[in-house]
Amino acid sequence: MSRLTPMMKQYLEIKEKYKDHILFFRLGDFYEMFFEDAEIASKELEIALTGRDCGLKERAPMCGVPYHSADSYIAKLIDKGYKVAICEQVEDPSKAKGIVKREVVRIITPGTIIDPSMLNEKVNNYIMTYIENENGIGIAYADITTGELKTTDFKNLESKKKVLDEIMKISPREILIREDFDYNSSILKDIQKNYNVLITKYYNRAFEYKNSEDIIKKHFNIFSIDSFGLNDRKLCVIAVGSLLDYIYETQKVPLLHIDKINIYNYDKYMILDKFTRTNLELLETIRGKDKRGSLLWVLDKTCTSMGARTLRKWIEEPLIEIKKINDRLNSVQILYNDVILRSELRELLSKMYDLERLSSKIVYGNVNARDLISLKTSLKVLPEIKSKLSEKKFELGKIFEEIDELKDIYNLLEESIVDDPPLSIKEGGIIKSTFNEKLRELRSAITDGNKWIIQLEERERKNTGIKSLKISFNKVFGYYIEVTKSNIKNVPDTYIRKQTLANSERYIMPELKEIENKILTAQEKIVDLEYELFNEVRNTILNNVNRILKTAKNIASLDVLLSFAEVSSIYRYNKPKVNNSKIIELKNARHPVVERVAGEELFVPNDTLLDDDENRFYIITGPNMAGKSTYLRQVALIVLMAQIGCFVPAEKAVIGIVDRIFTRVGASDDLSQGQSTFMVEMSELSNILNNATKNSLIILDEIGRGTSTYDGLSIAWAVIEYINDTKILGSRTLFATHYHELTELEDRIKGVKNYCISVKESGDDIIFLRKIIRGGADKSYGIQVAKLAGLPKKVIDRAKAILKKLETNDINNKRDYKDREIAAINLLEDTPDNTSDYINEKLNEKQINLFDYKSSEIINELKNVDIINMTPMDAMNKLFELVKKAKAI
Ligand SMILES: Nc1ncnc2c1ncn2[C@@H]1O[C@H](COP(=O)(O)OP(=O)(O)OP(=O)(O)O)[C@@H](O)[C@H]1O
Repeated sequence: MSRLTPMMKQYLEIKEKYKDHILFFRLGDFYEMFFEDAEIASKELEIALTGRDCGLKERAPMCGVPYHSADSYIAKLIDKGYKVAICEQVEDPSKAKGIVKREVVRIITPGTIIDPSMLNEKVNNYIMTYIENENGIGIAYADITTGELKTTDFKNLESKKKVLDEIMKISPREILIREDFDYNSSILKDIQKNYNVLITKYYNRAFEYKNSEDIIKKHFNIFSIDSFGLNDRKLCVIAVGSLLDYIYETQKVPLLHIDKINIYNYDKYMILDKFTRTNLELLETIRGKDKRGSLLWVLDKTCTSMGARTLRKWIEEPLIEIKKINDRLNSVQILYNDVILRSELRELLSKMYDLERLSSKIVYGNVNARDLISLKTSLKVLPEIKSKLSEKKFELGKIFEEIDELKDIYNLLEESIVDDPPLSIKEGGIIKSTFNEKLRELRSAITDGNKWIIQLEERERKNTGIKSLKISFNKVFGYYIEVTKSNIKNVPDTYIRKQTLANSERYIMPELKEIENKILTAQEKIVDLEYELFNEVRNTILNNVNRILKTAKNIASLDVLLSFAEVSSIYRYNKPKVNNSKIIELKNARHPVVERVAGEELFVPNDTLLDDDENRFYIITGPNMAGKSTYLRQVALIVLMAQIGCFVPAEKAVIGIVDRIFTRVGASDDLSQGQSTFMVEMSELSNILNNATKNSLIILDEIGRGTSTYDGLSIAWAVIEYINDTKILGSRTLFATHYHELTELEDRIKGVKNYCISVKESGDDIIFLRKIIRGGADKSYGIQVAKLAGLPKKVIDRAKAILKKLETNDINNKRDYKDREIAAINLLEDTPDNTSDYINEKLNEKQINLFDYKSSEIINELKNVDIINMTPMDAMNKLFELVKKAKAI
């Protein structure tokens, strides 16, 4: 019969409770995994699978990872969708009687991981709860590193699209739902389609109102949830309560840094849907998913990780409240004007470590002495930062008020921790002797002991006459006296021999052991005392962690404002005027990213004037590659930059704030989701038409391109009419298109204006001028662009020939009636259908020459047709009809 070792017995008991998790079982300096967990970990982490004798018949499969580098292994497993339970020794092994007590101290899931690689990327990691019932939808989400906790509710179930956008914006890594909630028929299914998120089913009771209310009251130590303004927001209460329940269940530490509930209204910020965030390449490029080439890349001159995280958030949440926007802009102005202040503040900020990361380490109890030194270094600069902000106004004034200098914490650290402490507390030497009298005494006991040893050595040399006698120390015997073989005859009887080496003998003596005992006891006591004192310091900081986090938040905002000022100064941005008008007026504006990539001197600036009257809707034509998309995005990005409080790349900018920016740009395939390119385009378009308001800015780049020309053209035409109807939308819109027919709309609809991006012909080639000018473009130059792209000459020549034929026959390319008429006749003649064959036959039979008729009969009738007020398709059909009629005579 096999007999389980006590350690394995303990392991199996714990594992029984954490069946769904990979159990990281702490053994000395390693986390070990056994059985199935070991097999999974070995495969997923590519580490060796070995075995351990545990008293079972066969060795238990086992693998291990070092304690100090466990974070990255855990992150890898989490990334692959596993949950990890961390089992630690909760008792000092040296004092344990029998087997060391172990417990699961933390459960790590995608939403609760403090993943160092994510922190390096400077993004937040959110865990969210989602609750849906007949009253609406409630969400709450938290970042357990920063302690941020936010909640909102959506009362009307109609607004599911908004909920979807909001959740996509937050992009939590894990969403908790009630066990019995069928999420397959909810918007969570759409979220899962869009990106990799873990949906965790959590027990139903956690989502009961009473349970949630109790947890909130207990956590925040309040009598009534009214203090957070939650009294009439049941969905928020449930969302927050269940979230806290889960975080407690998994983290198993007092979550002191989650110290407030931020209830927000999702419409406090400009709404940017998923497509728009992607299309405008706010945080990463569409193709490479790279930060380089995004707006974030241009604007990020932050000095701290906290600032970098906040900048991301600001970019994703432009403001819509004019006062707040101007508070930021005015603060940027101060920092922009005062170059010295800016560089001094940036210099100070660059000395700061990630206070949010350090705070979370303090909360989780895994802070080491070097972290505390980093904290001290960071706190040291606070008073100077604060003093530089005194008497400043706007956002800077608020930051000044809210920065806590944390002098008490700084002093505590300065008094307690040595400047260059070792990593591990076990090594000792972390706490300054001056911090604690007892510690000082113990340390001087050691110094005295060492002195005695030197004196003893001197005395023994004298007494024995052995000049080379020396006292040394090793871990096996402690202190010993060493005498070379040639001097052994002089060794006194009182020495006790311990070891014989090739050339010498080692001895001990009672007096030496007495001193040794004193030194070693003092050393042991010092380790214990230092540990105790370190915990005291840590706990004091823990009790003040919210002050640190509040200051961190303000430092982060300051960092972003400084970054805005810095960027504005280097790249020559100017302060926009933000107001309530419906005007967007830009003078010599540039695309913030393209000008960086293409080279500032090569970028051609352009103007814009949009209002809610004569200039509401731009129809922008121009050859491929002319710069239409760049222009469109440039306007949208500048509006967004202004509303996050940054200066803009334009000589002058007036921005009447917009509530949403919508974009429909190019063909973004979504084939993996079972939708065709055209279908995706149409769903994005319908989202825009259903959700835009008169205060929105709409950017449409070549809609209707993914289908047949006439269908596409007709859709585009109808969309323009719809958006321009002030009774329906009347949103400010920029519309780039290759359908030249749409330029006819300028004469028909008030508010529509034609623009084109100019080019110059040079022989067979074109030169891009990049300047936007009034009027429609006359040609597409697609073939010239294709030539530039290096298509074989044979293809280009053939394309030209085909184009010529098409142009002569394409009624839609003709500007006046006569041209259209001739085109229509040609088209008919070319049409290989039975009707035209038949008509031609008839004409031949009758020996009628069509060209005798075309100018007289048809033109007369055409004069009575109101072609201007017809769609191009109707016009063509009419002409067809007339020509057929003419031919039939
Ligand atoms: N104002 C400008 N100054 C300098 N270069 C520009 C400017 N606008 C655009 N460009 C350059 O021209 C390239 C093509 O621009 P863009 O993609 O906007 O053209 P487009 O008219 O939308 O083309 P298509 O119709 O083929 O989509 C850009 O990548 C950019 O490098």
